[in-house]
Amino acid sequence: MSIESNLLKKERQNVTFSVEELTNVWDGGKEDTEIRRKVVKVFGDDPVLKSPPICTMTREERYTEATRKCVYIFRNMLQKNGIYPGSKEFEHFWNAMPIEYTLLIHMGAFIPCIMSFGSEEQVAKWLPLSANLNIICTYAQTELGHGSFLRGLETEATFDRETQEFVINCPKVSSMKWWPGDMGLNANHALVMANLIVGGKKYGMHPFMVQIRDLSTHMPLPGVTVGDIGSKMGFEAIDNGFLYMKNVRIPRENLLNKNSEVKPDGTYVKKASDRLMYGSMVNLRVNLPKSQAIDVLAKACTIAIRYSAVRRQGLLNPGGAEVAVLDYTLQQHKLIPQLATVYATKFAGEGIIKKHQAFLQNMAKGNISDLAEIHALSASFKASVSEQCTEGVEVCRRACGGHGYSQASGLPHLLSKVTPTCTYEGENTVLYLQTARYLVKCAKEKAADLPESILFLVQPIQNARGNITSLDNLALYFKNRAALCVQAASKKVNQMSNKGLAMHEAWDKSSVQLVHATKAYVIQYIFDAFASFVKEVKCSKSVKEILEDLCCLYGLHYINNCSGDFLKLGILTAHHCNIAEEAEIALLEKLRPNAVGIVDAFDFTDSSMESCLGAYDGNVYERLFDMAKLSPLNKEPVHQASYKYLRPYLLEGRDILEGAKSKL
Ligand SMILES: CCCCCCCCCCCCCCCC(=O)SCCNC(=O)CCNC(=O)[C@H](O)C(C)(C)COP(=O)(O)OP(=O)(O)OC[C@H]1O[C@@H](n2cnc3c(N)ncnc32)[C@H](O)[C@@H]1OP(=O)(O)O
Ligand SMILES: Cc1cc2nc3c(=O)[nH]c(=O)nc-3n(C[C@H](O)[C@H](O)[C@H](O)COP(=O)(O)OP(=O)(O)OC[C@H]3O[C@@H](n4cnc5c(N)ncnc54)[C@H](O)[C@@H]3O)c2cc1C
Repeated sequence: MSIESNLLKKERQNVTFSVEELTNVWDGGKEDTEIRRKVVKVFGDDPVLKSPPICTMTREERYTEATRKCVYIFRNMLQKNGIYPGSKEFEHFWNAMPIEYTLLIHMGAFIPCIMSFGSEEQVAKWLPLSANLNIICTYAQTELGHGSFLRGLETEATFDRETQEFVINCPKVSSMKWWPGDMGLNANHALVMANLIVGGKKYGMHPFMVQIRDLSTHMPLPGVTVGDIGSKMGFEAIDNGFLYMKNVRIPRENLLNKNSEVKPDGTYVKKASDRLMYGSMVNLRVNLPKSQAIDVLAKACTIAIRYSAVRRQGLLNPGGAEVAVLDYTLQQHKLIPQLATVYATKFAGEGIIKKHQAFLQNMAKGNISDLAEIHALSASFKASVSEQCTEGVEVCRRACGGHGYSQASGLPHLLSKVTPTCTYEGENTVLYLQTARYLVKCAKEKAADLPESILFLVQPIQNARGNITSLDNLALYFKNRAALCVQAASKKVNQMSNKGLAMHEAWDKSSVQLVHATKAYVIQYIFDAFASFVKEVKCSKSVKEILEDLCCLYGLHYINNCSGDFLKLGILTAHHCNIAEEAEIALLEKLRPNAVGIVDAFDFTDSSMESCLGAYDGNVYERLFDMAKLSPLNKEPVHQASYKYLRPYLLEGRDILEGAKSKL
C-alpha cells in the first residue's frame, strides 16, 4: 500500500460518525441508498458502458462514445433493469450515468415539454416515439441573435389556410436556432419556439414540432440547414447545433396545442395563460440544479478533500514532519465551506422540488395561483446555486495546486460542466431580475395576500437574542438582511421614478440593488430550508452534529464574506463580526478530522469521477503517472511533429555539442 493510501486509511479511522448513516441521510433514507447503489452497480458492471478515459479522447470520439452508450442505456438498459420514469430507481439514475452523455435535451427537456405543451392526442403520438428513440427531438428556443429576451425571437410560423400548414422561416442569419443540445447531429425533429402569425397578425412565441431530417437517410430535409456549432468550453460530447429553416412546411396539427390552437379556418383559440408557455423552463430550473451543479460540486469536494488529505507540502512545526495540506487552516477555509454549500443547496432544492410538484398537481386542477411564487423561487434558486457551485468547483480546482489544472484530476471537466449552468435555462442576471420583479411587487402587498415563504418581507424586523451564532439567530440575520435589501431596492426604484424617469429606466438604474436584494432573498431561503431540515431530520447525535456544524458554517462563511452588508444595514456590529469570524475558524478545526468521512458519505464511485486525485484509495501519484502514459501524444517514443520541425536544429545542436566534446 502506498504512503498516500495509508494516509487516507488513517483519516477514515479518525472519523467520529457513521459514514453509512450520513449517506442514508444524503440519499433520503436507507432504502434510497440501497436503490441508488443497485442502479449504480447495474451501470458500473455493464461492459457495454466501458470506454477509455475522456481525457484521452478526441471530441469526435467523445461524441461517438457518448451517443453509443446513451442509445444503449435509453433503448435497452433501463427497460431491461426495470428503471422507468417515475420509479425510485429512475430518480437515482443521473447518479449512475456515464461521465459524458448525449440525448440529454431529448430526454431531459423535450420529453417534459411535450407533456406540458401537447394535447392528449399529441402526447399519445409523440411520447412513445421519443421514449423509444424512434425520433430524436431537440428543444430549439435560443437563436443566434436572442436567448434571454424571448419576445425578441425572430423565427416565424405563418399559417397557410389553403394547405392547412404552418410555414417555418428564419428571416435572417440572426434568427437561426443556435445552441440547442442534440440538434447538430442526432435530432431528426425539433420542438421549435416560433412566433405564430395567422392572417398577418402576430400571436407571440408558440411551440411547433418540426421534422428536420429524413427518417430513413437522416439527411436534412429541403429548406433545412443543420449542423454542430463547433467546439465549446465543455460539453464536448454534445452536439449543440444550428438550425436554419427556409419555407419548411409542417401540418397544422404540429402546433402543440394544449394551451392554444389554430382552427382550420384560422381562428386562434387561447386555452390557458400565456405564462404556461414558460412552464417548461420552470420545470428545468427546479430539476437541473441537483444533477448539473450540486452533485458536480460534491464530486469536486470529494476530489479536493481526499487529495488534500494525502498531499503533503511544507511544515506546520519547524523541524517536524511534512503535513497534509488539509491541515492548514487556509486549506480548510477553502474547502470545508464548499461541503456546507453542497448540503445547504441540496436540502433547500428538495423543498423547491416538492413545492413544484404541489404546483403541478394544482395546475392539473386548473389552479395556477402559485405560479408567480414558484417562478420567482426557481429562477433565483437556479441562479444562486449555479453561481455558488461554479465558484466552489473553481475553488476546489485551485486548491489542488498544479495537479488541479490537469484533466487527469477530473476537475477541469467538472468546472466546464457546471459553469454553463450559470447561462443555460436562463442567464443568471436575467433570472435574478425576474425574481426582483416579484419581490418588489410583494413588498407592496398586505401580509394576508402573500405566500408564507415571503411573509418576512412585510413583517417587522426582529432582534436576535442569545448566542449570536445559533442557527435561529443566523436565520434571523439572513431574513432581516433580505427584507432590508428588498426595501432599499424598492425605494431606489421609487426615487428614480419620482425624479421623472420612466419605469423601465428607473428599473435599470436600480438593477444593481435589485439583483443584490434577490441574492439576499434566495440565500435566506436556502439557509432557512437547510436549518429547518437539520432540526427535523431523524438521525444519531453524531450525524446531527455534523449537519448542524455544516449548517452553521454555511451561514457564518457567507456572513463573513459580506460582513460589510450586515454592518451597513445595522444587523451586526463589529463585535458580532469578530465573533462570527472566530466561530467559523473554530468550526473548520472541529470539522477537519471528519472531512474525508463527509465526502466518503457522498458515495461516488471512482468511475463516476474519473479523477486520479480523488479515487477512494488515495493512490494519486501512481494514477497520475498511469494516466500520463495513456496520453495519445505518448503513443510513439518519437512524435512525428517534434521530429519533423525540430530535427534540423537538433542536428545542429548535436554537431555543436559533439564538436565541443572533441575540443575538450
Ligand atoms: C425532468 C428531469 C430533469 C432532470 C434534469 C435534467 C438535466 C437537463 C440538463 C439541461 C441541460 C441544458 C438545458 C438548456 C436548455 C436551455 O437553455 S433552453 C433555453 C432557456 N431559455 C431561457 O431560459 C430564457 C430566459 N429568459 C427568460 O426567462 C426571460 O426572462 C423572459 C421571462 C422570457 C422574458 O422576460 P420578460 O420580457 O419580462 O417576459 P414577458 O414575456 O413580458 O413576461 C413577463 C411576465 O411573465 C412572468 N414570467 C416570466 N417567466 C416566467 C416563467 N418561467 N413562469 C411563469 N411566469 C413567468 C413574469 O414574472 C412576468 O409576470 P408579471 O410581472 O407581468 O406579472
Ligand atoms: C451549454 C449550453 C446549452 C444550451 N442548450 C440550449 C438548448 O438546448 N436549447 C436552447 O434553446 N438554448 C440552449 N442554450 C442557450 C441558452 O439558453 C442561452 O444562451 C441563455 O438563455 C442566455 O441567453 P443569451 O446567450 O442570449 O445571453 P444574453 O442575453 O445575450 O446575455 C449576454 C449578457 O447580457 C446580459 N443581459 C441580457 N439581458 C439583460 C437584461 N435584461 N438586463 C441586464 N443584463 C442583461 C446578461 O446578463 C449577460 O451578461 C444553451 C446554452 C449553453 C451555453
